[in-house]
Amino acid sequence: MDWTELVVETTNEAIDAVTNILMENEAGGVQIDDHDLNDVRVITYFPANINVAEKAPELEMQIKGLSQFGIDPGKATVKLSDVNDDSWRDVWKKYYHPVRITRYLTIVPSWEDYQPESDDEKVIRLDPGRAFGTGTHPTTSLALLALEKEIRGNESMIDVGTGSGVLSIAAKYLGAGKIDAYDIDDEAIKATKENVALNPIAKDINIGTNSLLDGISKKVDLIVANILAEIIVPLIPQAKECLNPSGKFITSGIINDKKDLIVNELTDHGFVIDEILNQKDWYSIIAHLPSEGE
Ligand SMILES: C[S@@+](CC[C@H](N)C(=O)[O-])C[C@H]1O[C@@H](n2cnc3c(N)ncnc32)[C@H](O)[C@@H]1O
Repeated sequence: MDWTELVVETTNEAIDAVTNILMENEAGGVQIDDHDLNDVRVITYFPANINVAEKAPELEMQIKGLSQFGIDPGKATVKLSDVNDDSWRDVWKKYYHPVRITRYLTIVPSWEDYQPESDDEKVIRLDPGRAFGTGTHPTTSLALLALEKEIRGNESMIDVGTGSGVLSIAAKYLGAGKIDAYDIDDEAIKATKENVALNPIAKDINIGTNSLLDGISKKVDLIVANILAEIIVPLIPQAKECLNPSGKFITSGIINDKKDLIVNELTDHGFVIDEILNQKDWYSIIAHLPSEGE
């Protein structure tokens, strides 16, 4: 399969905002090549069936428009080139290396050798393929940190928008019980299945195509969703229906100017905010449904 590589030349301060624009335009994951503060390249890949050439001028305009929000986008050029599957993988391998995300969790690309530094370190083997979720994006690492804080052992969990499956697999390493992992995108389902096979501890995760929690009636102890804020809004009332009393709802993927919106939506639906985690321009919110009498 052929791919279109899209490279944005920008600045260090614009990395998160540019990533956000690309994600809103169906990019999967991004790689960052930052030799210099003002000479940064944000790289992503689109499958050949997406007409990126048509999108590119609009993307360039949005990136140039970041200056209106006080963010210097630098050159803000968008360049496209065609790559085949093998060179996609080679480029990807150049940028993606083992990374210790939290105290206990390290993510290691499936093709790299890695020895954990201590017995406590849980090593997640991952080949994200075209799905989002290398673990290195702030939205994923915040969600991983939140899972590490909340999982005590045996919790049932639903992962909404599983991407590469990274959050569900990490949750199994942290001791979670039964997990359902859903995504709307077939590439994500394929990647999650492959990544579960790389991490036998996660073999009982139930993986399925689903939009948000549409049609799901079971109740669980924990729901995690790393999705854009606009998509979290309709998920909130659904999460309320699918959580056990005292159940926890972890949301991530919230860019700074959407944080208040999500906090307000959560509290309007009866959630209590436990903690707000922040990395760069991104937020993750841990909330719970109060039990009777709380
Ligand atoms: C930002 S990625 C997160 C991936 C991974 N969970 C992580 O934390 O790295 C968001 C994922 O949500 C999926 N998604 C977007 N809209 C969705 C929807 N309505 N229902 C289910 N999944 C959705 C996308 O396909 C993508 O895989």
